[in-house]
Amino acid sequence: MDANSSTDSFKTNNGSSCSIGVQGICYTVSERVGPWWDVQSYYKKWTRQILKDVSFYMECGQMMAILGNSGSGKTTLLDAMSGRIGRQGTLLGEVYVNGSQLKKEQFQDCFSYVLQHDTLLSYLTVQETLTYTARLALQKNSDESIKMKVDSVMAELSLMHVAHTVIGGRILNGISSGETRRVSIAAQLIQDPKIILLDEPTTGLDSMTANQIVLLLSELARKDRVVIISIHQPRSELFRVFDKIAIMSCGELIFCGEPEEMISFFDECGYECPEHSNPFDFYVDLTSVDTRSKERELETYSRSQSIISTYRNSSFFKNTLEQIETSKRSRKQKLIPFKRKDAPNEVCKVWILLRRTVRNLSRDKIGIIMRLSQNLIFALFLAFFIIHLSNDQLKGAVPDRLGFIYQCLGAPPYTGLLNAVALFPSLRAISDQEGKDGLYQKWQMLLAYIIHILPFSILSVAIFSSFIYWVIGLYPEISRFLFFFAVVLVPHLMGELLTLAVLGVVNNPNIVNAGVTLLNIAGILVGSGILRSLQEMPRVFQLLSYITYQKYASELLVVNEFKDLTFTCGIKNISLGLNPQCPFTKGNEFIEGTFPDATTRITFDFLMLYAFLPATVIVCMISFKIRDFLIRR
Ligand SMILES: Nc1ncnc2c1ncn2[C@@H]1O[C@H](COP(=O)(O)OP(=O)(O)OP(=O)(O)O)[C@@H](O)[C@H]1O
Repeated sequence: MDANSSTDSFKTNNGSSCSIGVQGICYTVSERVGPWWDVQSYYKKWTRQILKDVSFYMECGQMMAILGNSGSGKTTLLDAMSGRIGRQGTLLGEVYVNGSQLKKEQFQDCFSYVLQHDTLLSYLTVQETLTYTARLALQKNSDESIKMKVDSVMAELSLMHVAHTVIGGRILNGISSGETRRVSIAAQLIQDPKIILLDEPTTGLDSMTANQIVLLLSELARKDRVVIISIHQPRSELFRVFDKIAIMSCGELIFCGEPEEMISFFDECGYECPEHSNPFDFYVDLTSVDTRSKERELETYSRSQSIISTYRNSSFFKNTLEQIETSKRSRKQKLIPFKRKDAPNEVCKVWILLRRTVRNLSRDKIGIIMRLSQNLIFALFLAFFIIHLSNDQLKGAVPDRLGFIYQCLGAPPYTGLLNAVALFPSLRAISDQEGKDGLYQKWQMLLAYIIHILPFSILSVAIFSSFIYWVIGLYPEISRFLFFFAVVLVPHLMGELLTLAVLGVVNNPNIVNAGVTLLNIAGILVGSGILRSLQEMPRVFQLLSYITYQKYASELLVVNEFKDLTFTCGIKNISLGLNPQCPFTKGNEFIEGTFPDATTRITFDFLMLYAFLPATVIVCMISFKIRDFLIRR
């Protein structure tokens, strides 16, 4: 089957340019009987059928509403037919587009899916949001044609008046929730889909805005598209807006047909909708299973089963199956209408994502202040505490310096961690969504984020180093200051990169926070050689220290500060041997005693320290590849 954008020349059974047939969709999951603390039942499993033999047929120009009470399987049906269902269950059945059965890898190219919750970047304007999406999807088009496309989609969704307003979020005022929904729909329309699925697009909106959204969707459907929405409690005025209505209960399709057919079908079943009642509410209530008591459950379940069997024997159901068969027979004359595919190459995508990330986060004033000032605030604490380093061993020349180096290994990774935990999860949610849309792969978003943190991290550590180095009086030499800055930069970046790596596989930021903090503490204990000398540690810890970046950073900072340093011993400077509190006259003696041969390993240590950065970036990439796998599971 070939992708073709000129499908308009082909018409389906009823003359429309595309059709979708869903046939016999069943989805079964296997669940544990009890919770993990009830060991006996936890190891037993039972099989639960979430979707049972769902079939329907639609053509371009039509909009279908899927109704049903909570838990009836509406979202699962949309997930199943758009190829987004996890692999933990068994999915059976086929989806045909223009009579051709879709292969697994074709689903994301064929359907656009608007999720129940909007995942958009808060600091971008509506126009920017859509322009970046257009660039990711249609880069091969000129800037002018992308602008025209964005403008036409904004006009189609009545978004022109908010084109230059930011999306906003919990802490930033932006467009209204109805407009946000429309931006999510517009982001999908940019890709020119023929079939659009929307999971509860009206949830959380007031009833007037909800109606407007549904009317807008019906207009979109009229422009030669198939629109399928799941919806809770539509108003009765919308009765004639939907071309088809599907009612679900316990994973089964109770009815699927035109609104008037629905009335006559239920009339024939003996359930006439009372006058002045909303037919949607009435039929959904009628077909729902009431689990409040065993008796009610049995009664309502047997009622819904009897309606289902009437539907399955009805002409509506037979017509559906016939329409699917007819479309299959004529499949050779029609091609699958894939979404427009003029996507840029992989490097270009990273570049676009980088620009989008920078633009979004550079408008986050609090975020920027936080990123640049965290290390400085830490430096203020240190300066307040240490005031000025002395060379007098009786005044703590050695332990103060060691304590300071220990802090330089501990705090910068933590500030890096805080940045990643605060800023990345929202980008991760967007990359999960846009990755499923086929716009790019998750690692590309990750790489863009990593590139964008570099200037912030460099600036933040430069501010920290410039302040603390000279204020507390470390070795007064410019080259050593620059070396100090270059070494401290790595722990800060490592904190952020390790956090990103863990965020790939762990969703909960609190767990990531705790986990990476503990990992860093363990790294300092094992690798720094400050709390306990490396030579005195058990062999296993000595070996482990080689895989900690703290080992190399610690040695480098110690050499940088202690090499060629001359110590004094009290006011009279009593020499070595006369006062046991002054064991060293030179810093080199301390280095040789605590980090033997460290002065000869400077280049090696430096290269090893910096090698941790690309190595951790690779780990991050692997982690996001694993995320891809876990999400598809
Ligand atoms: N992967 C899964 N494993 C176990 N149960 C699942 C899985 N996916 C869905 N379910 C269950 O299937 C049922 C249907 O879920 P679904 O989200 O499709 O319902 P819904 O009709 O969209 O509900 P709502 O209107 O509240 O969003 C629910 O009981 C849900 O818990």
